[in-house]
Amino acid sequence: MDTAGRPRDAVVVAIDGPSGTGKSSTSRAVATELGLRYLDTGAMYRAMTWWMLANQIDPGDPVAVATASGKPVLLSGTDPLAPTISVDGADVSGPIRSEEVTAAVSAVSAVPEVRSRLVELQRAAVAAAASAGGIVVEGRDIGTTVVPDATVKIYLNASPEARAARRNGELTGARAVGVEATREALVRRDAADSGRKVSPLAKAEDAVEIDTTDLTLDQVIEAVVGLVERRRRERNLG
Ligand SMILES: Nc1ncnc2c1ncn2[C@@H]1O[C@H](COP(=O)(O)OP(=O)(O)O)[C@@H](O)[C@H]1O
Ligand SMILES: Nc1ccn([C@@H]2O[C@H](COP(=O)(O)OP(=O)(O)O)[C@@H](O)[C@H]2O)c(=O)n1
Repeated sequence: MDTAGRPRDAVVVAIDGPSGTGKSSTSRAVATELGLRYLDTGAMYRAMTWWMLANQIDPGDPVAVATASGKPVLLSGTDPLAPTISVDGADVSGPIRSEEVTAAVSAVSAVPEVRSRLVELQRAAVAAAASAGGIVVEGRDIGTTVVPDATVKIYLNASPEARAARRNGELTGARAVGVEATREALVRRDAADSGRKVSPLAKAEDAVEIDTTDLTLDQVIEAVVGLVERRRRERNLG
């Protein structure tokens, strides 16, 4: 056991950064390659936001959001090949990606009661994965708040233009709003996530920053896997 009570060979990889830097793609691939579990904490904040909207709770009313935040039952499946998220037993993996949820999620995730509830669930998932070798956890505050003693901490970054181009490439049909509108929405969400009082988006002091603007996804995955393997070797020697 280590000082956090996890088996000594368990690995926790924390991957933080703003939208469109490659957190989800990188985290899933790294977890698959290294045989680890995978947790998308952004999906949990989105699921909480989806539930608020579905229950006519105004995301802009922090008191109403705080009061209701204990009600929905959230469950995250941590298989990197098929991650799942459900609320009150219903699969919400599609609806949590809607424009309505994306526009409201920063307000909901700034409410301290929402964060304390979800951080507790996230730490439970980390603890449960420890006996299965460990986990890759992605979000905004993993290295700073959720798992400050993570084995490896990564902060992914990229230019707003590259991030907007990537995100815009994913939108089709009526959802395709154009790169400029996508960039503006991303920058607005970054500002809200970085500016909130409770565990804002931030690079942990001991995180390794990777700028993915000019890297392929494979190069980013290789860099992260390399860092985890190096850390494992150092730990075995230490
Ligand atoms: N290094 C990269 N180069 C080009 N496209 C990338 C890169 N990393 C991720 N992508 C693409 O950008 C989009 C957003 O990636 P994603 O992993 O969802 O980012 P995040 O989780 O940080 O929002 C996806 O379509 C993904 O395939
Ligand atoms: N650990 C986390 C993860 C997400 N979030 C919030 O959840 C939102 C959605 O996260 P996400 O990872 O799904 O966002 P994308 O970058 O994938 O669009 C973020 O904009 C944050 O407001 C957070 O506050 N803390």
